[in-house]
Amino acid sequence: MAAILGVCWFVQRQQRFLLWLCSAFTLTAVSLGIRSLLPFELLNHHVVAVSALYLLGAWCLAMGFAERRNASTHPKLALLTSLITLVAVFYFTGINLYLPGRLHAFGLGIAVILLLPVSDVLRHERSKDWLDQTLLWSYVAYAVFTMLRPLLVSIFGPAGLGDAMHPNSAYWETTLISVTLYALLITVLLCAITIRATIDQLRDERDHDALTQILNRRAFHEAAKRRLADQRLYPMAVLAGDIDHFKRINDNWGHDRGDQVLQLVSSIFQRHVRSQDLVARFGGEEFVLLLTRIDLLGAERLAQRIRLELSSDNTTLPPGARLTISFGIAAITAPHQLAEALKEADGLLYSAKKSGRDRVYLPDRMYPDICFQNTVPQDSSAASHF
Ligand SMILES: Nc1nc2c(ncn2[C@@H]2O[C@H](COP(=O)(O)OP(=O)(O)OP(=O)(O)O)[C@@H](O)[C@H]2O)c(=O)[nH]1
Repeated sequence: MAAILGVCWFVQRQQRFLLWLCSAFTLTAVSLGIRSLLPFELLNHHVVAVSALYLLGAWCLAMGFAERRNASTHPKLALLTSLITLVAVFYFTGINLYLPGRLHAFGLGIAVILLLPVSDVLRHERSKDWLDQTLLWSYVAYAVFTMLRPLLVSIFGPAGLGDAMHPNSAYWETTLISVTLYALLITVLLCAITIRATIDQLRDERDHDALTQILNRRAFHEAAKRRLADQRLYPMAVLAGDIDHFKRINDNWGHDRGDQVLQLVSSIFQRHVRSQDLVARFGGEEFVLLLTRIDLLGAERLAQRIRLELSSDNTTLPPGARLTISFGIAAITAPHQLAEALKEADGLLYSAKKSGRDRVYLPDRMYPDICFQNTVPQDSSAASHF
C-alpha cells in the first residue's frame, strides 16, 4: 500500500501529502514487521526503538492528513507526546514490568499524535465532498480506536491484556487487523481522490489555453451550447476581437512581450464580462466572447470600453507605443445562430481591419470610430527607440 501511494505521489507530485502517507505506511509496516518477527525476550530489549518507529509513522500519517487540509500537526506537542510515551514504555518495560500500562500509554500516545491536527481541520473544514468527509472521519475513528484498543481488548479479549505479547493474542490480532483495514481504506480513498484530481487537471488542460488560462475553441463551443440552451440568457452577442499588428509587437520587442500582451488582453476581457459570459482564445491573437443578456448596442459599448482600456495601458509596451484591437460583433437570438453569428462577427472584424483597425464594427451599421493613428513601429529597427 505504501508503494501504491508512492506511485500516486509520482503521478501527482504537487500532492505532497501522498509522500507523507507513503512514509507513514512504510514506517508502520517496518515496526509491525519487527514486532512480529522478534522473539519476545529480544523485543523487550528493543521495545523503545520499535515504539519510536511506530510513533514516527503515526506522526507522518498526521502530517499527511494535516498537509492535505493546510492544518498544523503541532510538531513541538507531537515531539513532547512522543518523548512522554517512550519514557512510559521504557518505565513499564525496564523498571516496573507492567504490560497493560505500556499498552495503554502507547495507544494514548499514538492517538494524541494522530488527533493533534484534527481541531485545525474541523475549524477550517469547508469541503462537502463525500470522499474528503470519509477520509476525515475514518481518520478520527482510527485515532480514537487506537486509544481504546487496549481497553476494549482487556474487557472483551478472552485473556484480557495478559497475553498481549503473544503473536496469537487478541490484542495483537486486533492491532494487525485494524491497521491493515484502515490502511486499505485510506489507500482506496486516496487512489480515488488522486485519480479524480488527475482527471480534473487533464480536463482543465484540455479546456484552457496554457498561456492565458481562458477557454480554448473546443471548450468555448461546449460551454456555449449550455448557455444557448438557457432561454433566460437571451439576447446574446458574439464578439470577435483581434489585436492589431500583433506580429510587429513580436518582431519589435520579442515573443515574451507578445505573450504578455496576450495575457493582458485576456485579463481585460475577463474583468469586463459577467459570470455567465464566455471568454475564449481561438488561436494566435484572436479572441471570441459570448456575451449574455445583452443587445448589440450594449455589446458595442463593452467593446469600446475594452478598446479604450487597452489603448491606455502603459504597463506592457514601451512608452510611446499603443496597443489597439479591432472588433466585429453579431447578435444571437436563437440557439442555432451561433455558427452563423461567429461567421458574421469574423467578417465584420475583417472589415474593421481592412478599414484601418482600432475600431468596432456591427452588422448594418459600420462605426468608423475615432481611428487613432497606430503608434506601433512599422519595422524592427524602430524597436531600438525604446
Ligand atoms: N507571442 C506570441 N505570438 C503569437 C502567438 N500565437 C501566434 N502568434 C503570432 O501572432 C502573429 C499574428 O500575425 P498576423 O496574423 O499577421 O496578424 P497581425 O500582425 O496582428 O496583423 P492584423 O491582425 O492584420 O492586425 C504571428 O506573428 C504569430 O507568430 C503566441 O502564443 N504568442
